[in-house]
Amino acid sequence: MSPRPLNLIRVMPAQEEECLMPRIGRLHLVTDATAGRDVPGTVAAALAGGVDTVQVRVGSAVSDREAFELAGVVLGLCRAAGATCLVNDRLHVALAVGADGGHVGGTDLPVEAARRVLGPRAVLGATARDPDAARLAVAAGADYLGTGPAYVSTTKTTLPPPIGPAGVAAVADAVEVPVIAIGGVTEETAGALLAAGAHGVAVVAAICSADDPRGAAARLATLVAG
Ligand SMILES: Cc1ncc(COP(=O)(O)OP(=O)(O)O)c(N)n1
Ligand SMILES: Cc1nc(C(=O)O)sc1CCOP(=O)(O)O
Ligand SMILES: [Mg+2]
Repeated sequence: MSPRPLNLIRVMPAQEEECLMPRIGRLHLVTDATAGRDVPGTVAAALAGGVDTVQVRVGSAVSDREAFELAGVVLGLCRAAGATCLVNDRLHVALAVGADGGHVGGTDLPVEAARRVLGPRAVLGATARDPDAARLAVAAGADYLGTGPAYVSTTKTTLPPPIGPAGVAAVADAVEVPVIAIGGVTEETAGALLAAGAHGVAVVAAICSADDPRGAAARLATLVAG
């Protein structure tokens, strides 16, 4: 067999390779089945409105099988829209469906272990509520940080006190990776968080509980686009 001609082997420049990596978007929808709407329908509306990242988050009572099936549907919607699809907590589900990555917090796998599970190319997000935690999470392999609660959240009520724009600024100033503000983010509050240095925002209620999820997503997308 003749050797493969050298001109068929193309070394991909780092810049080009970077373009192929999933984006860490600026408007993240975190899914929520408790808002009384079907999750795929809400995700489809949110993507049509301009959400660029969807994080599949299910409650602890949801089985892995159900989470897997939901994540597969959401991934299909994200692929069609060119959006990034992440899975919260359940990294085996992220891997099994072929999602772009996952998000872990303080009661999940440590960031370093999560990185080993997901591999070097996946998007890995980590929750960090202060600058020290932020630096540690980035050193351990996080690609982006979720920080908050920015404001009081009606979705997750077991959180520490809100850190506000100043707390978000402290985290954003401490690291080079994108920081996503979460917790009580609305059309009224998003601007202050972006002005504080957040790369983007993550929302549940502002889209999932809106009368018009697509319209709410579109207004938030306009805000994050600056
Ligand atoms: C973008 C983003 N930021 C923070 C979180 C919270 O993650 P965690 O602390 O692990 O809490 P749960 O979401 O698992 O209840 C997040 N999911 N996304
Ligand atoms: C899942 C989650 N984590 C948070 C944190 O601060 O770590 S706040 C939150 C829920 C965000 O929902 P809403 O946009 O409705 O407040
Ligand atoms: Mg978690």
